[in-house]
Amino acid sequence: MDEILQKRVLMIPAPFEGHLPSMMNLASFLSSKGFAITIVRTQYNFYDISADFPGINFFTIDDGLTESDMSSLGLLDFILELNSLCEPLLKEFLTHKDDVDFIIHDEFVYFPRQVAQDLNLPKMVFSASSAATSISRCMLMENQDKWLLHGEEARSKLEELVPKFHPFRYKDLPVTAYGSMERLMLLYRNVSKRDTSSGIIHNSSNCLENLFTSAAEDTWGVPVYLVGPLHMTDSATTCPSLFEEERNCNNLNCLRWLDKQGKNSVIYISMGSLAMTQKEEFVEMAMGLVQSNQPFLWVIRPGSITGQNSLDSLPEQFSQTVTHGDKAFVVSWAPQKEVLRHRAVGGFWNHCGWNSCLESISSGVPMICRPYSGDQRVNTRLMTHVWQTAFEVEGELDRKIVETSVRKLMVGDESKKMRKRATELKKLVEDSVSIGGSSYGALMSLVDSIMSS
Ligand SMILES: O=c1ccn([C@@H]2O[C@H](COP(=O)(O)OP(=O)(O)O[C@H]3O[C@H](CO)[C@@H](O)[C@H](O)[C@H]3O)[C@@H](O)[C@H]2O)c(=O)[nH]1
Repeated sequence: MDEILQKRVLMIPAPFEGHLPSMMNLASFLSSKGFAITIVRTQYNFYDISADFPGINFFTIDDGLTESDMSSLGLLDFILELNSLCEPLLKEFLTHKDDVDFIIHDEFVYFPRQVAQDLNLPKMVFSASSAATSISRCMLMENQDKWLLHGEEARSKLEELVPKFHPFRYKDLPVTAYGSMERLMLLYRNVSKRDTSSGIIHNSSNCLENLFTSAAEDTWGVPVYLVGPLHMTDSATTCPSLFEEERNCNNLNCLRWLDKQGKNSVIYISMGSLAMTQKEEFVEMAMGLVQSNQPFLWVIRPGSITGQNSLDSLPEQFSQTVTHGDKAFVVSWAPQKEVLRHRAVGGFWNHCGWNSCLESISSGVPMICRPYSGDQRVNTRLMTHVWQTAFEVEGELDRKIVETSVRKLMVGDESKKMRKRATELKKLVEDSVSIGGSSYGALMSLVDSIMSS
């Protein structure tokens, strides 16, 4: 048997929509290089994806957590609980399995860290997010006192730039909408312990954030591999959605609707798999989109509007536009990567989840950023002030702001400039995943590093 086939890598993704697909893309790549891959999944959010990944083994940890635990605990405490429950279960599994050579785990499922250490197994951390985000968590931990201030003092402090972390302001650091600062700090302390890993892998590219790559290497003193965007690698396989509802709603008709629209004319609106929208903002958004007179494709995820379960209470003018016009299409979940690649899509309104940012960049589509929680603030600053392919809409939304923002993104001089930069960035990212590019090189170095561990 070829020596490379003997290297067995255990990979542990976080059970969330924004995390599993990128790790599965990495798994497909490593599998294509001859590594024997076993994916350890949690029972929580489990859906059998094995048919889409022939040649990869799967094992499920029976964590016993359910959707109602997630609702009652909230996302932060849920992640902390998941890690506590899974650590002994993984240890038990690995005690009976003596053929693992290497572990790669998502940064938010840090439970394998201690297990690997106890069993003397080398390990690496996988981040489905940017290197800048990793550093921003450390900055937030060092500066959490800024969030104890009140009123005007707090407002002006948070506007200041963070020293040695250009171009981020304190308010761009990744605070959360899902729990208290105290619990967030506990989670970030766990997520940020990385110096015992033999490397950190980011689904990002050096052409996007080379400055932050070296800063991350300095912070943790281990190699940092920017291997993305992983969905663009040759071996990437589309990973089915984790949610049944979303799998069933995968509305291909929206692509047919897009076929009928003019080039770069449609604004696509989606807020990822977790972000919530207040009902009042939702109504203003709906009316602003109608008033912008720009064709739009809007993902309204079931359960994503606080205090509302159906679209019935939306103003009549909106329902008329969606039901009878050619101007609008509403879906519960869209084939986002295909949508963004469609020639009709000229702009993207998004919460700045990292996958959505990478997908917009790799499609050359400029964005409006409306961050909701965590790293989305960091990503927004990168999009607006580093790559300059987007602008942010801050503060309370009303229909006029929505209307003018949509028009700013889709038509006019500013729009042309952003689209030009987005097209240039797309080319850089494409080059980075091609043979000879930085992400391609990082993947090859990663292979060498696992081989020699
Ligand atoms: O209708 C839709 C909407 C979304 N998506 C996909 O769902 C993923 C969403 O990921 P992302 O844009 O990163 O958003 P979240 O689901 O919010 O992701 C979580 O995980 C990310 C990676 O760590 C973080 O950057 C986010 O802040 C965090 O909320 C993307 O691949 C989209 O293509 C679809 O396929 N169809």
